[in-house]
Amino acid sequence: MMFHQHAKCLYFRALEARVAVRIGPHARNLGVIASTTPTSPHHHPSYCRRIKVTPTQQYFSSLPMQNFKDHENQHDSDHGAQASKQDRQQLHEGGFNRAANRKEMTRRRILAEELMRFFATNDDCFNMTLRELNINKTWGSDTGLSEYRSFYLDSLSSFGTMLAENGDAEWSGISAANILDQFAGCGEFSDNPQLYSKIYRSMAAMMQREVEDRLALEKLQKSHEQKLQELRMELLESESLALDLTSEGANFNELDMIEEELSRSLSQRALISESRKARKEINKRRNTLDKIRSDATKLKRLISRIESEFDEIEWPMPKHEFQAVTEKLLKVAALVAPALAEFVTHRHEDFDKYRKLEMQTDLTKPHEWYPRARLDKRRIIFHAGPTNSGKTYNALQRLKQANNGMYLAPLRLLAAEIYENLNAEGIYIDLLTGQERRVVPFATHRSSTVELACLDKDYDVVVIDEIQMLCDEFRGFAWTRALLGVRCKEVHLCGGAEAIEIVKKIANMCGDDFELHRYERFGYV
Ligand SMILES: Nc1ncnc2c1ncn2[C@@H]1O[C@H](COP(=O)(O)OP(=O)(O)OP(=O)(O)O)[C@@H](O)[C@H]1O
Repeated sequence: MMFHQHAKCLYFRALEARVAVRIGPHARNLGVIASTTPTSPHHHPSYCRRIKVTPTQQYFSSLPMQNFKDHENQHDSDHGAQASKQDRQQLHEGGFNRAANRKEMTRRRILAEELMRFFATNDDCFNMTLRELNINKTWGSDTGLSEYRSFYLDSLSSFGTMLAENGDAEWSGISAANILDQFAGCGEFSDNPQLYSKIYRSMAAMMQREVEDRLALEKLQKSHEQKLQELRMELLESESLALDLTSEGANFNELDMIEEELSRSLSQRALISESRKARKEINKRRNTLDKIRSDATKLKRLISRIESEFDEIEWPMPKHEFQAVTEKLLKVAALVAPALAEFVTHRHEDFDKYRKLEMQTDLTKPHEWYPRARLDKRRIIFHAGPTNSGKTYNALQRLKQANNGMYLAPLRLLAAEIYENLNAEGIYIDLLTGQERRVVPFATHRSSTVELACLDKDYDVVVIDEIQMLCDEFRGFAWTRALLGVRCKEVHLCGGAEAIEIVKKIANMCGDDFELHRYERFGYV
């Protein structure tokens, strides 16, 4: 029995020790603040099982040890009590400030979102941003902007978030928060931005539709007027009878009388048939006139119906308010556009690549293809005239006098001929064609086919023969390239007079001077 009791005692002690060992490190987490001496009767397993963690205990146990101690110490002293009150006050104020900040952030986010919606739907905003990106094109009238537009639209949402979250950031000299405030002041946006914005946008859409409808109406009016005019002309151009249209009734009476008279007195069949013809013609004209009149009344009715429809429209907001708000919004947009343009380029890595590609593949500005040739103002001398009139002869005289120069021929045989002639005259000239290349040591000149024109060297005089070939379907590019790209102070062009205008235009675009020398064909002796 004694042994049994002793064993039981040992068992309990062992259990207590195990519980204490297990609880020890986690005592604070479990809310066990009391001492955990293994010998304490409170650490009996059945007692431990009964331990329940209250919320207060949970709170304290979750505090870091140091804070917890500080907290206790503060409670111990009067000073501590005072500090705790201040803390609570600060905590309260902090919470209030946080709530106010949250409210302000929400307001800014909504305003920024609505401002970006305006950017997404208003073409002027897009055009403004394009101008900031140095793209001088307009959405609606220029083509090739859809890629830019997708970059732009894709950036709006993130840009709006940035605008809302970086209130202190400076955009075009004023803060983002200030811009949003200005946006709120454009109309009734500050009260309920989402609702007012919705009304404004529906008004914008309706106004847009009205503009389109009015344009369609104008088009309709014009087409009808044209149709009426055509009918009138048809009527006037009818040559069978020279009757006055305004008094066709009187003519009818006259004809009746003539017909009666004729049938009574003369009975001449020929004359009767003449008068019948006349009557037929008059009927035809009367029908045409009726058609014109009915068309005119139909058109008037249609126009008045459409006009009345315009008057009956119920606008979501007064037109003058819409216009005033739009003006203000565009002013705010002008403040945002530079930052947005910068954001678009940063957000889309491909933006610059696309812009470069677009510029390089833009074939609408040929004068920009050869920037080196644009550095100097060239003198373009056009020798225009029929074949065998001495155009090339005169141009070559100038080439021979030059310190260095290039002759561009339409055919390799012609290039070879100039090569031989000039070398024979003591002017050292190379030959370069698709078939052969003859290099003369210390040559100052070069004779080649036009496709092999050299554009990376400066010349004093260049002669381009048969310039009218620039309109050729297959080889024209070679003349265009040579004309635009040769780096030379004096360019002589020989060719037919039909190319004068196009060459003059190209010279103007390139900023070159243009001179025209006309030639007549040599007469037979
Ligand atoms: N002032 C001149 N003195 C001597 N020969 C000349 C003179 N003008 C032209 N010729 C000769 O007349 C011929 C035709 O002249 P050129 O080749 O210059 O005419 P073109 O108008 O250029 O003809 P194409 O349009 O066929 O090239 C050439 O053989 C050229 O040497």
